[in-house]
Amino acid sequence: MAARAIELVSNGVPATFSFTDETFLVDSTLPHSAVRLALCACSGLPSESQLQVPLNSVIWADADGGKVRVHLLAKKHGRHTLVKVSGAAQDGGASALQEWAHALRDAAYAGVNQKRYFLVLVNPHGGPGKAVSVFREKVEPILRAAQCMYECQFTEYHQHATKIASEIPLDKYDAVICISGDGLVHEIFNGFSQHREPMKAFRIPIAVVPAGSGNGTCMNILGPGVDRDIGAATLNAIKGRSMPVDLCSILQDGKRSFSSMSQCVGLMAELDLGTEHLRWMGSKRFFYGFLRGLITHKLYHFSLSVKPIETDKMKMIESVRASRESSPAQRFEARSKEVPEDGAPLPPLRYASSDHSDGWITFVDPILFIYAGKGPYVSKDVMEFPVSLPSDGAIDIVIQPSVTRSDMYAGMSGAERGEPFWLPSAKYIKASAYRLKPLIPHGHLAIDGERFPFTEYLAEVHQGLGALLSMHGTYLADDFSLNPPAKKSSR
Ligand SMILES: Nc1ncnc2c1ncn2[C@@H]1O[C@H](COP(=O)(O)OP(=O)(O)OP(=O)(O)O)[C@@H](O)[C@H]1O
Repeated sequence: MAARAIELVSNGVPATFSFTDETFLVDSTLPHSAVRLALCACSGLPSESQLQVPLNSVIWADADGGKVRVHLLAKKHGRHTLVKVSGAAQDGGASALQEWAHALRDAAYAGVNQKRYFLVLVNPHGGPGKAVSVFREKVEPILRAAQCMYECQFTEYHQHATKIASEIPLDKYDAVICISGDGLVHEIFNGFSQHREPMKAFRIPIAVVPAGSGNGTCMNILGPGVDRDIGAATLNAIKGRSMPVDLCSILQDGKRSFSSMSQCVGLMAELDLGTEHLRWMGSKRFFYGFLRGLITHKLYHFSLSVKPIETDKMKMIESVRASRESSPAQRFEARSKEVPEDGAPLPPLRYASSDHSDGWITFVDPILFIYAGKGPYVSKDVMEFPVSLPSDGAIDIVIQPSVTRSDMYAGMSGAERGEPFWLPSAKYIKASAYRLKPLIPHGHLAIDGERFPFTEYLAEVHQGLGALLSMHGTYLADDFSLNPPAKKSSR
């Protein structure tokens, strides 16, 4: 598209407002203009007299009384920050201004609804306990600037979000925003599963604004470096599209629940659940837990039966390569969800019987940990499942047998880039289901970071059952190299 420009006067000085398919630009040749002041507050801009942002960062534009208003998110100190620019026409032309602002808004919202209606759930107890100020000071002003409507609820107790989601009105909200860690995402999906119309509830997408300790979902959706960017997370809620994601049924002691992220036992469960009293440390508590595990070097005994889909790592790499090479539009199209019928029940469990003779593999050797999940990152510093795709119908499983302390430490190096994937000692399997049975009396089982009873359970994947809002139509794990690092040999 050729640039569509209008000449305005912003705080007494001339400025050109223009946009293309890709960018929005305010250009003022004169110093000391209001535009320049807004610009100077933003780092990384081409020059002091220009404000240039991706078109997608424009969240509102309108014109009234001969004046144009544009609201956008520009990067300030590396974070997306709300900026409001305005300008007046020099000589009339109110209808031209309105037409221009309309066109800008339509271009900035191409393919997505304007003025979304959100249910916002805030966990005042998530992570370092800052979710309320994150909402009031950062998220709310951006939602208002984008003319979005919302209802906000502060969660008052453990599993309050499950109750709220289980009663959510259908066809009212465009999405649920949770200002929390991963725990609330888990609770909302479980609430949807308990809804009188579960399959319709599961169509409501979730957007996460980071305010927990792990925030793995934000890492997967926003990508490293952006995962703590409240502005970017709010922009994703305003502009993201519904991306179907696989969920897992967990069947334990006859009770069915749902997991959207991970299940782990052994060292990786101890470093999460065993450090809950250290929540104030934020994500550093996981590192502390790992060091403790390194020193004690404890092994754990389980029986693990897996229904594999893929065990060849190079084939997994090929799937990731194909996903990276596709465009966001192709990815969203490939993942669009069917509309469920009225009264459609939850998907049935195919593997609930414990007869695992047909194509299942069983492991019983002592292990350091077993980690299964969806989404590459399980926390800011650990990309446990680098080849995980949002709705490939597979759960990724890592089985880490006993290794020496030095190999254990070496194995964790490069964990933020998914390098342990290439370690010869660990097994990596994509599966449609697995059954895990503890062979020891006591231990920790963490499911989506929450504590579960330490007893046998079945996990079974449901392709594309849930939905997260995303700008990209895939998880962001570009830091993972599709070639093994020089020092680690391929398994
Ligand atoms: N008002 C409340 N009082 C006590 N606990 C609450 C309250 N609201 C929510 N919770 C619980 O807080 C727990 C942690 O939630 P959340 O995931 O937001 O933070 P986190 O665990 O610090 O982050 P992460 O899961 O990313 O590590 C959840 O189990 C949730 O049920």
